Amino acid sequence: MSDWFKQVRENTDNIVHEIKNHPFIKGLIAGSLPKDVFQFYINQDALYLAEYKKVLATVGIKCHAVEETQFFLDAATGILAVEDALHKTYIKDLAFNTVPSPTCELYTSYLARITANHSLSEGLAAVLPCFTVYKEIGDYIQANQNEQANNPYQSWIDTYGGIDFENSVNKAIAITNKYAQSADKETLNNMELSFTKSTKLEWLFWDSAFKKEAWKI
Ligand SMILES: Cc1ncc(CN)c(N)n1
Repeated sequence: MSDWFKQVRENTDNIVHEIKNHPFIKGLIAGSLPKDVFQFYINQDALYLAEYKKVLATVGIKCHAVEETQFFLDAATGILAVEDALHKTYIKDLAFNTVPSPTCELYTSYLARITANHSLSEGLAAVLPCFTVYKEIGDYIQANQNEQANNPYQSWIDTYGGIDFENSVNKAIAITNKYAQSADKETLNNMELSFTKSTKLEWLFWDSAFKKEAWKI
C-alpha cells in the first residue's frame, strides 16, 4: 500500500466532515463557544492526554527503528508538554475534575487495549487520528475565522494550526505508512478499522464535551 494514510483519510471523510460541522468546532471558529463547555473539554482533555502519553510510549518502544522510537517518546513528552501548558492556561482558576467522562474513558481504554494486545501496525493506526484530526481541524478553524484578535480560544487554535505540530503529524503519518507498506491484507484491514474507530472517537470526544457528558449513575 503506497500511501495508506491518503486512502484511509478519504474513507473517513464523512466523519471529518461531521467534526468540522459540529457546534463545538463552529463555536471555536466564532469564539462563541460557552466558556464552561470549553473548560469541561480542556479538563477532560488533560485526563485524556495523561493516558495518551503512555499509549505513545507503548507504541514507540515497539517500533523497529531507533528514530521511530525516539519520535514517539519525544511526542509523548515534547508535544504534550505544550498541550499541558495550554491546559494550565485555560483551567488555571478551576477546580480540576479528576473523573474521566464515559467517552474519555472509552477512548483511552480503546487505545490502551489496541496498543497492548494488537499488532504494532494497528497500534500506530489507532494513535494516528489524534495527530491528523487535530491538525486538519486546527487548519480548518484558522482558514474559516473572520477575526482572530478577540477569540478567547486563539492560543488553543494556533497550537494545532502551527508548523511545529504539522512537522510532527507528517512524521507520524510517514512512520505509519511505512509499516502499512509491508502489512498483509488482514493487517491492513485491521489498521483501517483502528484508524476509523479512533476518528469516530475524536468526533465523540468533542460531542461529549459539548454535552458536558456525565456518568448516568
Ligand atoms: C481527544 C484528543 N485528541 C487529539 C488531541 C491532539 N493531540 C487532543 N489534545 N485530544
